[in-house]
Amino acid sequence: MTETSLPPLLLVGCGKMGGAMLAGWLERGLAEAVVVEPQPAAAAAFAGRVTVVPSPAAIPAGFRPAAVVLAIKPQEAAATLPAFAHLAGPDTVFLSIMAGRNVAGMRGLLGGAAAVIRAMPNTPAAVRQGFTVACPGPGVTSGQKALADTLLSSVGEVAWVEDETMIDPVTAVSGGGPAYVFLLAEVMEAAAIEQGLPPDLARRMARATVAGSGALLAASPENSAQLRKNVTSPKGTTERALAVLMQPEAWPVLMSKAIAAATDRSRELGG
Ligand SMILES: NC(=O)C1=CN([C@@H]2O[C@H](COP(=O)(O)OP(=O)(O)OC[C@H]3O[C@@H](n4cnc5c(N)ncnc54)[C@H](OP(=O)(O)O)[C@@H]3O)[C@@H](O)[C@H]2O)C=CC1
Ligand SMILES: O=C(O)[C@@H]1CCC=N1
Repeated sequence: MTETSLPPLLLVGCGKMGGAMLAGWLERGLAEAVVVEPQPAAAAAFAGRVTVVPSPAAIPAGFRPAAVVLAIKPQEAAATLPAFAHLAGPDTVFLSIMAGRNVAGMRGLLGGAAAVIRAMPNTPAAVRQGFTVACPGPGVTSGQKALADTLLSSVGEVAWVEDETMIDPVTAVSGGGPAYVFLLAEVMEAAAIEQGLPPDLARRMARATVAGSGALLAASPENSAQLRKNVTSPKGTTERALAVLMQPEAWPVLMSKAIAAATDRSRELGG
């Protein structure tokens, strides 16, 4: 597919993640999309570029999406999905990004035979630097998988897995991961202020340091541990900081506990 040939899409839920992906798709050249979103403010940024309707009943007659992207909260799936069951068929794939909701449960709500792909993206999709892991459900054709791959890869990297249970830890690591990185920027900024730096400078430094380090990580052939070592001069300042961050019960253990907690929550949201 060329840079301008994304097929017609129906996006259900245009909140933070659905909106981030839509921004990426529009930047990529999405020509036709209908967005079902009951909150006018949520989709306001896309006015004039997509058709926004408040409910499935208002979808323009004759609109035939090649993909229906389910970007509502997991808790809303049971009440929402049955209204889209009539769209199931060989020419339409359902692409869910809902945390926890599994393929079997979604197919049940969509009439039993729908082609459903469960995917877990992340918000850097808005700048086409997302990372998505996706798993095809039963009956998904190679053409439907290729379409989902085109959509997802147009907003970042994509990895496919066959074992759906992997999506729960994926949700914890890459789905929620941007939040952990943004928290890092927040706490670095606060610590800089504590050390007497002006708030404006503290904010700029924290943002630029996190963003620049991410860019270096993306561009460098070295692994993250080596990039860390490259900053850590023997007997220098960073060594002192890392001795605090890497002590028992600090970052490595805390991250492990955090990822386990999020993975458990994804499993709880299942069904
Ligand atoms: N945020 C993230 O980084 C990521 C989120 N996800 C998944 O994406 C999904 C959406 O999350 P997020 O964008 O954060 O949540 P949001 O609450 O920001 O977005 C969901 C949107 O859907 C709207 N909505 C509610 N009911 C319906 C309906 N029946 N039809 C259409 N739209 C409806 C909501 O309106 P209202 O506010 O009125 O309920 C809201 O605007 C979740 O399932 C989440 O697990 C996946 C990966 C990352
Ligand atoms: O917090 C959540 O449940 C969603 C899934 C991953 C990121 N946000």
